[in-house]
Amino acid sequence: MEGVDHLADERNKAEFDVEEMKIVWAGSRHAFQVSNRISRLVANDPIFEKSKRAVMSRKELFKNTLKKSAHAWKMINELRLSDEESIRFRSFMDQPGFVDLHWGMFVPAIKGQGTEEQQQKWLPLANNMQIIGCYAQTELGHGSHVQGLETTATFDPQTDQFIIHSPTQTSSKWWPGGLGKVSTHAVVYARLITNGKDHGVHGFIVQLRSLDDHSPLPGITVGDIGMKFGNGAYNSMDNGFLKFDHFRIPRDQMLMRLSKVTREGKYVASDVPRQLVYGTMVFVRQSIVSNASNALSRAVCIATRYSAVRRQFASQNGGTETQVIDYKTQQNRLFPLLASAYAFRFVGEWLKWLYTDVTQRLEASDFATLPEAHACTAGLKSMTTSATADGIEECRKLCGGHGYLWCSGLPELFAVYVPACTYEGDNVVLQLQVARFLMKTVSQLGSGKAPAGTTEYMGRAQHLLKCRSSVKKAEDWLNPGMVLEAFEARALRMAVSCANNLSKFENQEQGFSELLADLVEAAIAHCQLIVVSKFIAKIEGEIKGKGVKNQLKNLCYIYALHLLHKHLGDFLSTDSVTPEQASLASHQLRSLYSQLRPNAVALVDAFNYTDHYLGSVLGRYDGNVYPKLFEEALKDPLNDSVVPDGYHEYIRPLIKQHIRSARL
Ligand SMILES: Cc1cc2nc3c(=O)[nH]c(=O)nc-3n(C[C@H](O)[C@H](O)[C@H](O)COP(=O)(O)OP(=O)(O)OC[C@H]3O[C@@H](n4cnc5c(N)ncnc54)[C@H](O)[C@@H]3O)c2cc1C
Repeated sequence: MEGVDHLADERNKAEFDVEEMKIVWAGSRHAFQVSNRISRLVANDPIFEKSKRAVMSRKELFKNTLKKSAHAWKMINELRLSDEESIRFRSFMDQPGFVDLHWGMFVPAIKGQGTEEQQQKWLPLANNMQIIGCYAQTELGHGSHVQGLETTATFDPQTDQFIIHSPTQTSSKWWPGGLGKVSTHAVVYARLITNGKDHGVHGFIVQLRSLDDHSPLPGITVGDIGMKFGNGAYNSMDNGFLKFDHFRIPRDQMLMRLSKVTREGKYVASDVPRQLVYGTMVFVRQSIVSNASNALSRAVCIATRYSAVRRQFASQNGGTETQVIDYKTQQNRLFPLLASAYAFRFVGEWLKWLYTDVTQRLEASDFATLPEAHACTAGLKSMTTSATADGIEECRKLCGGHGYLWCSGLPELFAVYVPACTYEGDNVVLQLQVARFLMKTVSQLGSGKAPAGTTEYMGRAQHLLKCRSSVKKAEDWLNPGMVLEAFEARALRMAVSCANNLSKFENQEQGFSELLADLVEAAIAHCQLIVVSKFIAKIEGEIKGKGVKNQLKNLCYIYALHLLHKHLGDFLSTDSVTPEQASLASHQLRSLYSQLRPNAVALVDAFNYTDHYLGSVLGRYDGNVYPKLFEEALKDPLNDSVVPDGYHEYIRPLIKQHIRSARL
């Protein structure tokens, strides 16, 4: 039935003020109002319709993306949207495309690594989209190992130019988004060579295509790398390859904020410290963490609403069938993901603060906390994207068979989301960077250098290495101090254990290689502690609205205790909790699930997602799932005719074949 809210009963059960929770989720009343307005603007514009993506050919999908991007740009200008509104607009369009790299990587790279003059020259062109840029770092042969890149930029003092060249096949750039078919320019990373000396990898602004007819400039070979995972999905993006054949650019197109090459070809490191690049990295990674909470909350919203609609098996005393959300197994899989979506939201909010803090410190030439900020953002990018990718797939399974349908929205969400575990740093490689930082911090304990920021707890090593958890009853697991102490003890003890094992090796690098797997586990424990501690800080702050704080407390402890349950081996083997305390945590977790249950649908309503953004028949706001599943099925091109194409060639001859009796 149209117009009926099939989830009304669920919404009536809510024990908190959903409108206030929407504001908490958005970050502020202003942010909520912007999101609310812009999401509806996009949803009501037929150009941004997206249900046909799965059945479009690659070329149609790509052209449709160009059309949407051009329309979005027109709207953004006509409506004079602010930067904040434009970012929201592009995110609600929900279509991966070249603009993501233009705004997300090309512009920040020029801002972070370009000199004042370079910024003045290039940023206005980029900001008006008179040039379109991408970020060309990865090559066919090397991604993670950036220092292994092979593209060269050799200074020619005769002409005052750099000669950009791809000396081998493996030196071809491979993967940059927006490169394949659209970008006119790229920030290209290449080995800088002056007077025969290799100065390592540096960034250069390179024009790739003519601004008149879009053809590649002489000396440049460029194209798309081909279909990627999933139909539709990320294939709207033109990830590309690029080869240079002695291609020349003026000297002033090397990004020269951190180091420069003079007219005479002398390499000069600038007095601006290299840590400056950390600012850009923190910016990019905080937006990835915030995207993680968007993607996970979308999946959780779909799975929660559908779990409340879906019924299987009559209850023991007969009557109506049980809503699958009432099964404890469903709750045990779904509610920690709901809690994780909120947890990642708040840690993302904190990372925004960290970015401002880092920027201010850079301006004041205070670099002391930057390595810690760098390690923590690398770890959080890795941890939140891995958990989100796994979480989306779990949500698909939580929706049973219908979750596998394209129109559930989950397959596409998964296909678009999973590469986040790889781009901007492979998640394992990033955790190893965190581990290196942790090992350094442990080695400096007792040296008088107090650990800062998110490693501050390591300064209490003497206590944390020997303390015993004082949890005695299930309710103690709702005590923030006791929860934090268990997570701190586990993280520190794992890091110290790695450091002890490392010290047994004569050669530290060899030891590091041997212990990689343990080091990654220690890094993950540290990152989980950060997320738990930021969630606890959030619930300890002022939160308005009837019952809102109470719901957030439940979610916070579900997040923490579920992690404790999942990584029980770590907690037990480090003696951070006893088996009895672990069993009390499981008991408390079950009780929290029961308290969350009546609020589940309202907690996902608080994300305030439009049906357009969710793009899911199963996650519809009104819960009217079954008639809409039929409608979607009937729209499939296979149902255009009752008898399919190919019947006369392949089915009829089969059915009508004359089978020799010997075969019967
Ligand atoms: C969808 C998508 C979009 C992208 N967009 C861009 C872009 O716009 N611009 C750009 O320049 N690049 C882009 N990339 C490339 C991306 O940044 C790289 O793929 C990424 O950095 C991983 O590097 P790799 O492919 O070399 O992986 P590899 O490093 O080859 O990883 C292979 C395996 O080896 C492991 N491994 C590697 N090194 C170590 C180590 N030291 N210790 C332990 N294990 C290790 C990894 O964990 C992984 O399991 C994109 C990639 C994808 C998938």
